[in-house]
Amino acid sequence: MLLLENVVVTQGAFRLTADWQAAAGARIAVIGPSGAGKSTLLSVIGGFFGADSGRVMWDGVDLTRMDPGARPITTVFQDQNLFPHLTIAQNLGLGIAPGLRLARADHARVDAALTRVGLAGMGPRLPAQLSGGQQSRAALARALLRARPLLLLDEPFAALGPALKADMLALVAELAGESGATVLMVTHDPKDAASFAPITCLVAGGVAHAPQPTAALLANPPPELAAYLG
Ligand SMILES: Nc1ncnc2c1ncn2[C@@H]1O[C@H](COP(=O)(O)OP(=O)(O)OP(=O)(O)O)[C@@H](O)[C@H]1O
Repeated sequence: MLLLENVVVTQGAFRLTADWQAAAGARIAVIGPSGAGKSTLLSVIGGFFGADSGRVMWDGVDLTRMDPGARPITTVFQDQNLFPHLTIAQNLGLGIAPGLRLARADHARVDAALTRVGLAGMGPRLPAQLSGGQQSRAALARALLRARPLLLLDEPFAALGPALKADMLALVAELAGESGATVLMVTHDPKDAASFAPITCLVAGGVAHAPQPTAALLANPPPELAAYLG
């Protein structure tokens, strides 16, 4: 279970609070106006940004003071975080061993992950030799290899066209279903929230609200969300 207990985070004049919990295995969309604090919320959970007060807990363990790498969390950002000078296989290998000392079995896991996301045989290529959609798949495969129970997606597929994005969301849902991972995904597109996430966290007015059923939220949005959705 993910628990955000009286979390307060500030950046200059900006202040965001969060006080809710979500069950393990939940798929949660994070939606709200530009600048409302969606990325800030993910950063606090992932440990890239410190909370002023409150606690971030996972399964009863207090993560609040832990380094990002020590948390049971993988974050995938929009830029995909692939190192341009490393091959796709090496980039994936970093998901297993940061020093890239891989055993034979690890190489087999990398190959299996590539196959799982539809990139069989592309391990020797550099990221620049893949399309945007393929790079997204590679980033997802690396997240898969890290096998952490909490996956944070900060608009990782925003640069993809609608069909590719739908494919990627379906793939994430499938992979998360297999591993039981809990997923929080920032999106600007209510259609993505509706297709991917049964529940949605609305970030607006300085509050990351407790996740609520996505369909009901989108059918009857509060004013700040209605204004944003247009
Ligand atoms: N380094 C900083 N110093 C001061 N304020 C900041 C800093 N970084 C971000 N902010 C402010 O924090 C607020 C939240 O930013 P954040 O990126 O979390 O919003 P967001 O909802 O993810 O926005 P978007 O949808 O545009 O990506 C914004 O109002 C922004 O201006």
